[in-house]
Parts: sequence; structure tokens; C-alpha cells
Amino acid sequence: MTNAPAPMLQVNALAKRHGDTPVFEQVSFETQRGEFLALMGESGVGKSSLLNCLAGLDTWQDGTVTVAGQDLAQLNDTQRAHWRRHAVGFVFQAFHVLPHLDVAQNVRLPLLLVHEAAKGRGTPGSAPELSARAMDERVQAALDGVGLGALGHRLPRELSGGQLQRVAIARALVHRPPLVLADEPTGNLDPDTAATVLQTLVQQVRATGATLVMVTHADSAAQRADRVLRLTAHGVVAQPPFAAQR
Ligand SMILES: Nc1ncnc2c1ncn2[C@@H]1O[C@H](COP(=O)(O)OP(=O)(O)OP(=O)(O)O)[C@@H](O)[C@H]1O
Repeated sequence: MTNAPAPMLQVNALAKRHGDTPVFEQVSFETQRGEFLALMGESGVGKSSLLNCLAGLDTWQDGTVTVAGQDLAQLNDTQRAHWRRHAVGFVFQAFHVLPHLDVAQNVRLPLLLVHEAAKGRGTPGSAPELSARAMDERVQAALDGVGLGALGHRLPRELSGGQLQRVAIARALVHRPPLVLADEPTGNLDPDTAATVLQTLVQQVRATGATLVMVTHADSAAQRADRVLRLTAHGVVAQPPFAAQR
């Protein structure tokens, strides 16, 4: 008898309110390691709120979120912050690149945070410390992976929107998190740039074997996913596969 691999992400009967306003309830789904899941749904239904719950950035009222066997509700705020540093990579619609740091320094930030966490108390699953040289190599490899290997010294204001989002992708993956969350990552880009940036994101996530959960309004983006779920106020429903090729 073979044991099925443990899911990367397990969401069970999750219910979220903002104050007294219900957002969603009975949200349950699982994703496997290496899977790419697209999350769609009407504006305001709570997709970003759900993503924030998965990252441990927001709280919920009922249900559980378990990432790689870690029940997030079992962590206090400090533990959750440490857990997030090594376990999650986040790509937002607005690139959130720090303007006064050059591209390489921006990409290096998550490694510095993981390094700091590793020096502290033992956080569940925390990564070993990296030398400065190992960090340099990781940063360069991450920039090479998104096609920006020669631009590490540039400041963000010297880059295009598509290049900035590539920096954000490199930054989200440089510490090799098992879970990557993307919230409308191509929403600010023109269609051609969006397509190439999305391709980069998917390629790089696949290369690391991470699980990707991506919120999107765009069918063209969702059709690249392994699976598409539609969020409603009363749970998620699987959307039939797109006919188009991935
Ligand atoms: N911090 C907050 N405080 C109060 N209400 C909030 C907060 N954040 C979001 N909401 C509300 O929760 C609901 C869900 O918002 P959310 O941004 O998660 O939806 P969404 O599906 O991602 O929307 P969109 O597709 O337009 O980005 C909305 O009604 C929103 O106004």
C-alpha cells in the first residue's frame, strides 16, 4: 500500500469576516506540492482576503489553514512572522519594490530576513544560515532566472513595469519557499508584457517545485493553471478546464 503525499496546502471550512461583514464561509480545498492553482471570482468576493489568510497575514473566524503540515492557528504572531519569512513568497499587483535599494539588494531582502530568523529561536522548519557569498550566488541565480542577470546594480526607477515585476518574482522565489502566492501579478501590465511575465513566473515556480496559488481576473492567465477554483461567498467551486492549451 502506498501513502499519498501530504497536501502542500489544506484549507478546511474557512470563514472570514471583516468586522461584522461576512466575506466568505465554508471555503475548503487542497493543493499538492508543485501544483499551480488559479483563484478566480467576482470583484469583492474575498480573493485577496483569502490569499492573505493563506499567508498568515490576516486572521479568520472559523476553519483551518495548514501549510506543509503546519496549522497556522497554532503559531503566535511572532512564530507566524518567522514562518512566513521562509515558507511563503508573495507577488503583488503593485510591485512593492523598495525604491532606494538596487535590484540585487531588493532580491536579497528575503534571504536576510531568513538569515535573521535562523539566528533566533528555532522556528518550525526554519532554514539554515547562508553565508554572504551563498546569498550573492542565490541572488544572481534568481535574477538570471527571470532574465535580469545583468541589471542587478540598477535602481527600480531605471526599470520598466515588466522588469519590476520580474524583480518581484525573483524576490518571491530567492529563498525557495514551498508556497508562492500571487495577487493579480500581471494586473498592471500591458497584455504582451503580462504574458511574458506570467510565463516567467510559472517557469520559475515550476523550477523550484513550489506550489503556486494565483488570484486573477484574466482567463488567459488562469488557463495556464493546473486547476481553477472560483470563490463564492459560500465556498469554492471547481471551474471546468479551459479548452485552450496551457
Ligand atoms: N481591511 C479590510 N477591512 C474591512 N473590509 C475589508 C478589508 N479588506 C477587504 N475588505 C472587504 O472585504 C471584501 C473582500 O475584499 P477582497 O479585496 O478580499 O476582494 P477581492 O475578491 O480580492 O476583490 P477584487 O477582485 O476587487 O480585488 C470587500 O467587500 C472589501 O471591501
